[in-house]
Amino acid sequence: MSLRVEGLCVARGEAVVVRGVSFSVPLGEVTVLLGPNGAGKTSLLEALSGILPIQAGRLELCGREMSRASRVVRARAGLSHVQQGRVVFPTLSVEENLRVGARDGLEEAFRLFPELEKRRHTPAGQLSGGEQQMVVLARAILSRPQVLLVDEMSLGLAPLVVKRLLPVLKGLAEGGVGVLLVEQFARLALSLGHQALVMNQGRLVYSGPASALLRQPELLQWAYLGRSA
Ligand SMILES: Nc1ncnc2c1ncn2[C@@H]1O[C@H](COP(=O)(O)OP(=O)(O)OP(=O)(O)O)[C@@H](O)[C@H]1O
Repeated sequence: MSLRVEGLCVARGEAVVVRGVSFSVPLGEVTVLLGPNGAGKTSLLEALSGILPIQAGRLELCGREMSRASRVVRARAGLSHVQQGRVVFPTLSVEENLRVGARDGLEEAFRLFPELEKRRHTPAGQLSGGEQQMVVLARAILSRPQVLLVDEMSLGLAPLVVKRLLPVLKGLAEGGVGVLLVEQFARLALSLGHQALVMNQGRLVYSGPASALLRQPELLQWAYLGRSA
């Protein structure tokens, strides 16, 4: 069971920004997606969750064709997307934020993030960036996804906070969720990922074990800087 993508093409206006990409995200694993700025990672994730239309190619979620399905249908089928930007409802408390879209599971959220329990009545707008990201992640987890797409959740966060948050995604995968993770802390992400994908200029240029990419620093450098290894 997995999310499967075949020959996916995505455009922004006139420009084709994802060009014939094929891969799968198995349930129970973390798949790390790397690539330099503008490689098309965010556009790909947005096309998977239905924010951007799929121009060509096929998307399947656990055997179900989803290429033309609306965002809501994909979400109901178990596709959840943590977008860049840590969107919380700033005037609502932590608890109220978590209850948006999830009737139960508060205790589970607080078990994953005890930091939030202490602040359950605090308006989310008063939390630190790391705590806000915990709220966003917990909300996504409480939606009980089969596949979770996570786009650069560490933007603007201290490395220590990122080290606290990323293992939660690994734990989620161990519980059976497929995680597709776009992350600028590449080494940290690769160290807990199973499979790695590298995009460059809209194309998939590497697909293989995360551990192999960790052992090939030239390839990792290329992934980030767009330089030939
Ligand atoms: N809102 C937008 N409108 C038009 N073009 C966009 C928009 N967002 C991104 N692009 C362009 O689409 C291409 C792919 O960008 P995308 O953000 O998907 O890449 P990325 O790999 O996620 O990069 P980054 O790491 O900088 O977020 C780039 O050429 C970018 O300039």
